[in-house]
Amino acid sequence: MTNERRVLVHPDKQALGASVAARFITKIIDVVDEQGRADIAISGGSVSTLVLAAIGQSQAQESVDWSKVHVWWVDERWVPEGDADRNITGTQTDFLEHVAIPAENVHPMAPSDAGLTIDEAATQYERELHDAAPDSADAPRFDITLLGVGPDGHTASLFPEFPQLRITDRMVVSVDDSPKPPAQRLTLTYPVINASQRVWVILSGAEKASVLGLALAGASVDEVPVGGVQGRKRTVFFVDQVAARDVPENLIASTY
Ligand SMILES: O=C(O)[C@H](O)[C@@H](O)[C@H](O)[C@H](O)COP(=O)(O)O
Repeated sequence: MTNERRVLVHPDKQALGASVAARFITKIIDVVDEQGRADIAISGGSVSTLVLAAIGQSQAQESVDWSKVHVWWVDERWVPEGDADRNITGTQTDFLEHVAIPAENVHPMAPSDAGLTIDEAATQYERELHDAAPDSADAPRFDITLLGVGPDGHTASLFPEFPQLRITDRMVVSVDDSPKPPAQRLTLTYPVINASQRVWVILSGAEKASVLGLALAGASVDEVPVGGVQGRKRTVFFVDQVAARDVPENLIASTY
């Protein structure tokens, strides 16, 4: 099996969410069986409201040994604990309240009211990643990383033409002028994202069709940051039909 990027097309975003949820549950059960542990990294936005919510509501999730699953964040907004703009706030409601993941397995990035500067918070998360890494690695090789994509082609909090795109000697960095509010954020960098075994990119809506087409056609990472993500084993784009408008036919692995 090659690590070619694959695009799986679904009729609409509800079907997209249900399909990713079913695949996620199956894969996580296999990973826990094989490794005794699974590390996942999640994004905010529709990844949480569509996919994680579908997992939380699925009966099949009861077959997962969640005590062996660790949850990390791909990015987080620099706002106080409990703020509606924090990615974990929505994910708590969508997902964490519905699955039996022990609190010690949930690894949020620090909120802005924890007494740290944003850069201290970035360093703290790097330390937590490092402490959880297998022997030779710097960070957990996430078994599945769930990414969203903005209409400008950003993913995580890696934005077009931003300096964070070029950082390779840090695992977590701050963003101070995000074009997508809130302005201040923490984000994983490409080296950590691309150390993931599987990168699953979730996007729906016609407003994302052009950046998806550009990313898959090889546009520069500066122009379309989501084009810079690559799992070690798998890179799959899960999209709905309208977002697939500009996808090269040869990359479409399956339509519903
Ligand atoms: O913190 C964030 O804002 C997200 O992590 C961000 O990268 C998101 O995934 C994209 O903006 C897509 O968001 P939607 O899927 O909601 O369009």
